[in-house]
Amino acid sequence: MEVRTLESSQKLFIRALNGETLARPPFWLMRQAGRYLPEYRATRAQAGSFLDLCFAPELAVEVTLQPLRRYGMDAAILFSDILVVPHALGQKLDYVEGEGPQLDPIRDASGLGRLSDGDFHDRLAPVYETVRRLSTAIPETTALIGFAGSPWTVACYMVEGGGSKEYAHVKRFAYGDPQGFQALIDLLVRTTADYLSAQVRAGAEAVQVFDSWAGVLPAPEFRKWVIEPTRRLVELLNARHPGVPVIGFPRGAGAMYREYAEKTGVTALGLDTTVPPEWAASELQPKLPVQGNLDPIMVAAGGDAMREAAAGILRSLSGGPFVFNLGHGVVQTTPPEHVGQLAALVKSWPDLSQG
Ligand SMILES: Cc1c2[nH]c(c1CCC(=O)O)Cc1[nH]c(c(CCC(=O)O)c1C)Cc1[nH]c(c(CCC(=O)O)c1C)Cc1[nH]c(c(C)c1CCC(=O)O)C2
Repeated sequence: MEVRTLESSQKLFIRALNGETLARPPFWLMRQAGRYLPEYRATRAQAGSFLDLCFAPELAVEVTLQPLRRYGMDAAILFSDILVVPHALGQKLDYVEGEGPQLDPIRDASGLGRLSDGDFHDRLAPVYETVRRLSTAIPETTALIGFAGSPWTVACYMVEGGGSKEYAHVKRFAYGDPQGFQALIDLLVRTTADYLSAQVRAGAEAVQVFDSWAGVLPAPEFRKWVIEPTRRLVELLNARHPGVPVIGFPRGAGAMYREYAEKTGVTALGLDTTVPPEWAASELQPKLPVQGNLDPIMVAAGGDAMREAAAGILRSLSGGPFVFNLGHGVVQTTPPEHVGQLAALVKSWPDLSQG
């Protein structure tokens, strides 16, 4: 086996998360592996279903490496999905072509009886194996990110049974039976901490908690179902893995970003597309490193609009600890060469900052 000579703490990505201001900020892109890449589509066809791909370490390693080969990101993100957690708890999960994930919905507390954590780590063993293999397969200067969905966002999918416009079922459960809903959240806090902890033991050097639906809740419920469970999750991780950075990404948190930053204990904050970079620079970055937040559709559009938007974000945020990223995942219609142009711009920063 290859001997790794570079300590995590020397990698640009980890240095930024540890609070260092770097002339050339590190970068990676949410959903950097995926259907916009022809080589992903080829590997995906070889795997069969999307879940088969997530649970085939050799193929999952391959698709994790694909964007790195093209663009040389400073971090690799484990290839998997946030919904492997409900799957490992025994909830039936399918990815329906063109429709996204579908789960057998749990609409109230009586449905919790269908879940069990008895086989949890056995079912997730292939994911841990992927992380182990990646920790030696990625380039020496690249950091490895593990991830999970937040308890709230995973609960959204578990209760709705898939994506949703209104999130009416999960809200009705949470508002109408807070005690019953708390039992689901508690289960997710505990199992997600175990899941992320196993990823760290397998070689993940930082973890990101995706809270894609943080933005749908009123403030009091945001505190109860987003901030408090994330705080407990971070506390469990810090106790088991002191010093391993945790990035929180509470998409759509808006005016609640500040409170999330102050109360959850996350090491760094993922900014969604709508957060003004100059506001983040003055209000958030003095407290903790930030990551973001180019609109993914700017990358699909490309050209000067993309370059100017990226340069504006770099100008606003590279004066403090910063990881360049998108404000949400790469979209399927993105031309791969636009990602190449974006990567070139970030990697040559600040030399191109005049242009
Ligand atoms: C909400 C959420 C999910 N999954 C994820 C989130 C949080 C981020 C976000 O808000 O987008 C996170 C995720 N999903 C995937 C990754 C892999 C790593 C990476 O970022 O490159 C990560 C980090 C692969 C994936 N996850 C999925 C794909 C596409 C599946 C395919 O190949 O058919 C990929 C590459 C499927 C998925 N998985 C999920 C949905 C809603 C979908 C369907 C939408 C879609 O198809 O794009 C749940």
